[in-house]
Amino acid sequence: MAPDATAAAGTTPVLTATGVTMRFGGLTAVRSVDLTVHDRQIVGLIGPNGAGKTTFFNCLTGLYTPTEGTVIYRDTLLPAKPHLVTQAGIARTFQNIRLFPSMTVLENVLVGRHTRTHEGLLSALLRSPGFHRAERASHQRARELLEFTGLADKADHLARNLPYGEQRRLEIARALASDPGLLLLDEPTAGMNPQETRAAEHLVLAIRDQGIAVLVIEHDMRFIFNLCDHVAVLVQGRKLVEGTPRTVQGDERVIAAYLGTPFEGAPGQDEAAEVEAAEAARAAEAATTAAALAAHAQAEAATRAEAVTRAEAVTRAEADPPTATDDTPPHPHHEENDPR
Ligand SMILES: Nc1ncnc2c1ncn2[C@@H]1O[C@H](COP(=O)(O)OP(=O)(O)OP(=O)(O)O)[C@@H](O)[C@H]1O
Repeated sequence: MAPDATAAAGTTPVLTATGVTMRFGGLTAVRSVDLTVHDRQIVGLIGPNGAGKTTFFNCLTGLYTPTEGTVIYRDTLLPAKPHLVTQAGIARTFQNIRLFPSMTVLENVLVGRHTRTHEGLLSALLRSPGFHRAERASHQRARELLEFTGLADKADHLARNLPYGEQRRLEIARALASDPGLLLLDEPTAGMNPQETRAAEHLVLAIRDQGIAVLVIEHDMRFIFNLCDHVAVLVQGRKLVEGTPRTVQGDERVIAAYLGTPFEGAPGQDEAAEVEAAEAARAAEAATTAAALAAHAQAEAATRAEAVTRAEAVTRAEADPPTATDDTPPHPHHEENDPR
């Protein structure tokens, strides 16, 4: 069943990124990117390797301070401080799984809960009633999330002993523990088998159904086009196209970007055009040669067939000489011997 993501998307912006630019020395990894995510929306961020997708995520979540631009979550201008971004309501997972491998599954989720517990160090040291209440609430929420992500029966397992697909789920459970309004997923299906990928799709839809907006980087186009109601394409740090999956899928520039053909105005386009023209000329030459060879072979075959036909006719004539009929003129020898 193809899930229908558009049915649930809202119209209130939860994330508004404006003019986000990130430079590393001479390299501009992200160039003036604008992106809006609305509530209950699943937005896909796609683009070839090195396009700047993860760098953009890092700018949104405070890991990097953008060289230029602003990031607003609901009405809050976000500072470049990851814990403040999480507190504001944005959670994320990473391209490379970042769990605490020697902690249990439950403990990993509890770690993700810490931004939502307000009991201070003193309360913890004194083991105050408030601390115990908060701890019980955290455990309850963590177990709910394990149930939600299908990991309830693994609560006491060490994270490192989980199969790969479940480790990815655990990362999501831990991110959800901070009660986000927006979840950023960086390649959630990387390394998964098709079955795990389908399960991840359903999990993302279930997250959206909980009222959480999702911004997802993913290379699996089936995942993107099945789930997202909006897709933005980054190429060489710039936003090339955005729109519905259908719009993006049909855009020639997107196809060209993935095939490695430069889009209009891309750096090095002239050189690429020259190479392309030379390749086209070579291909045309090869096609002409192939056509000439085919014509030659055809002519030879025709000659051979004609020779065979002629040889057969000669053989037939020798084996079966023609007999005289009424129409056959009389043989001169017969005339000479005519008794009349
Ligand atoms: N900390 C950094 N210092 C210098 N350059 C960086 C840094 N982080 C990323 N880059 C460069 O920025 C560019 C964009 O990288 P980024 O990882 O954001 O791309 P991506 O679209 O996420 O790629 P992929 O799909 O392969 O994960 C690349 O050229 C990369 O080498």
